[in-house]
Amino acid sequence: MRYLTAGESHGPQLTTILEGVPAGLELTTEMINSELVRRQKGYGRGRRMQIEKDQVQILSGVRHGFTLGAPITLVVQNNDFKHWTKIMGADPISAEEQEEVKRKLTRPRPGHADLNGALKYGHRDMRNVLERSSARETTVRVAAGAVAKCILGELGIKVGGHVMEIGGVKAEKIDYHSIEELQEITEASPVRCLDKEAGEKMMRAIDKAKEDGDSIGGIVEVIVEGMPIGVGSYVQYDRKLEAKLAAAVMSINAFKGVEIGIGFEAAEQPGSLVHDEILWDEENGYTRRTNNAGGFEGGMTTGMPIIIRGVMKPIPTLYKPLQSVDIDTKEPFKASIERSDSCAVPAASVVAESVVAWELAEAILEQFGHDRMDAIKENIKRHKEYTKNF
Ligand SMILES: Cc1cc2nc3c(=O)[nH]c(=O)nc-3n(C[C@H](O)[C@H](O)[C@H](O)COP(=O)(O)O)c2cc1C
Ligand SMILES: C=C(O[C@@H]1CC(C(=O)O)=C[C@@H](OP(=O)(O)O)[C@H]1O)C(=O)O
Repeated sequence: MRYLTAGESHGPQLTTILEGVPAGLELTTEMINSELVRRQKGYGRGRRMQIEKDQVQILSGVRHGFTLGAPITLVVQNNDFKHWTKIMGADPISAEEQEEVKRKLTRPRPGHADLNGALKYGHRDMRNVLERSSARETTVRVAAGAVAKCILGELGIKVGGHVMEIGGVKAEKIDYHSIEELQEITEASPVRCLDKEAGEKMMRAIDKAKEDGDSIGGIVEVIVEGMPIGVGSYVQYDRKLEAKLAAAVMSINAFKGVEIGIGFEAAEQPGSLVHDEILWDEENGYTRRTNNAGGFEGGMTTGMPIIIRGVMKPIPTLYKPLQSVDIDTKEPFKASIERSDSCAVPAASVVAESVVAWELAEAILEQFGHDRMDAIKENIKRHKEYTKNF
């Protein structure tokens, strides 16, 4: 399974084409829209989220609520495009019109893709970089992730996520009994945090950053339950599933680090406290006493919950901008100010769930078949029996 995305932040629409989704998967517009709504909700976002009401159109690959096995085209319109038609149009415009729509960006924002992208592609107007480097693109990554979640859901694999930290405010560890419960609690929190008290403090930290013309980042965690044992492989570097997950999370705009299981804490502990002892019982087969490895050994799933965290840096656009240089005059200037979020960590936690879901669904299909959902289900059932009695 693979997908590409296309579309500019203020262009007419975002598009993704999903290739290799099996036939016979129940998929409706509603199932994808519910994920798009989740991505739009988080506290700390700028005015753009009030303009957009992200809704997907399924333009190919699905009939009467079921996938055909053919490429699936998903489109999300940008409502904001109506304000940008002249600036973002594909056809040439006259010199006078260019003067009229002057939104040229020449003062790169530290932390965004502006300067590197301009140098790389030779764009003297850095809007040409901003438009595609913008995290608006994550809309259709969430749409693709929603399809992956449908595949996983039919196979009894559940994906959840939450925010652990924003701007230095850390959530206490709160126990939950199921992914459904986790989702219910985080859905009710504007910052998608399990710890209500910390959630309030996170909101105040976001308010403060906004007041100060600043921005803040944080940490999100994704948990996946129900993965069969032995998905992924140790035999080749590029088949290690945990590496694919890490790359997927790192590919989210502004993500700067990933941890799996206890992650960096493993450096401080002896092996006797880090490694997860192996148990067996008739009902569950092989399980582990602990899950410090976060569901992976040797690039393969252990059957324990997958636990992966990602750190998001603060948003680069600052209303009190940092020092920069105008690339036309080479004079020192403050960086450009674009309309911006102050904190997008809650939204990014939904994106993280989505990209993780995609990688896992892809790995499942690679191992258990691509064509038909019913055959894949059968294969997984047999595999589970096999691993249990091994
Ligand atoms: C959901 C989401 C929303 C974002 N919103 C903004 C924003 O409003 N303003 C901004 O400057 N950066 C925003 N970012 C971060 C930039 O897109 C990102 O920093 C930029 O693409 C440069 O890439 P890098 O940080 O990965 O190096 C957002 C990221 C995410 C995931
Ligand atoms: C549009 C989205 O996020 C955008 C991501 C983004 C950036 O630079 O990454 C900049 C902002 O765009 P705008 O300047 O149009 O407000 C965010 O709103 C979205 O998440 O749907």
